Amino acid sequence: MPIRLECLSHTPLQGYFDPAPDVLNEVERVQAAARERVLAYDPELVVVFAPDHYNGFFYDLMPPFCIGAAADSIGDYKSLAGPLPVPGALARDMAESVLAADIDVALSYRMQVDHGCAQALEVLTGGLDRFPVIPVFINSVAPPMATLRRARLLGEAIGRFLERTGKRVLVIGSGGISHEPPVPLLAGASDEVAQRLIAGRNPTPEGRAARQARTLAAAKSFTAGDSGLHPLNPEWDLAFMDKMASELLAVDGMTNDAITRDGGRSAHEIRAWVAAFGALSAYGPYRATNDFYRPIPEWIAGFGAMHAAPVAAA
Ligand SMILES: O=C(O)CCc1cccc(O)c1O
Ligand SMILES: [Fe+2]
Repeated sequence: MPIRLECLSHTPLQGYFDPAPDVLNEVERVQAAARERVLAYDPELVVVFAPDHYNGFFYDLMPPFCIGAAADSIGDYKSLAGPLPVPGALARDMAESVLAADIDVALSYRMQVDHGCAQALEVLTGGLDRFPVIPVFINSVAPPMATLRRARLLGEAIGRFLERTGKRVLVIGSGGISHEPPVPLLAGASDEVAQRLIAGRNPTPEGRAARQARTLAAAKSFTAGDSGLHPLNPEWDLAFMDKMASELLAVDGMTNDAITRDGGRSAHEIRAWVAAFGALSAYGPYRATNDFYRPIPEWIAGFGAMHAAPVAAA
């Protein structure tokens, strides 16, 4: 019943607006090393905790958490489109087991995932369909959100289920750390933007291109230092990574308001890491390694990567 963990930031701007070659090369080395670890481990099941950016989940029905029993990647930015090989019966059993542990989770047989999920799978496995995968959506951009503690408890409940499967499992957390790309808020939005956030599924190619162009323009002005976006916060990011390595329960004291204040509105994506570490923690004590951290304004990302395994396996 082995388990391994990989957590990493994502950014759809990789390949559109890259940092200096030495930084890009270092990130690519870190990503390649993570992929080599994963391929050598050869998981029988991947569970990927990931946010969504108003591509698969909207305010017509916004759950705090959702397990995918069948899922497609929509292919925004440069991420791959196509079906994920989801073991549906196992995903359904996972949902049942989580609910039995008093954690309310939604279940979808038609989940759409975006770069938040797809990029992690591509980086860590080389594609969308290399291994059986269960995607777990964690709302990280659409307030109100569940607490960070709840993400940890969701992860723990999933970890207890995974241990009982006896499978060789990889858990992935995709997102964070501090960052605030131009993702709109429903509160105060114009009617047009509000409609997009409530009912914006499957936009026109023009609509999608306009959105991607806005993100790229925002990255350029953020890098030039003349944007109102929340600054990256390396100190907060490194403190968060330390918590993941040695003090997971400390996240229970982090309020949603403090996350927004210190890390920016999309820093809530850290709950994907928290859930992944929660799942790992269900197997007992673990050892985590900080593989990379750097604030990368070109990507609007406090960009981090960690991996971890149970102490007994190390
Ligand atoms: O919603 C969008 O299109 C913006 C996406 C986006 C941009 C920068 C960093 C990220 O982590 C991210 O997800
Ligand atoms: Fe994101």
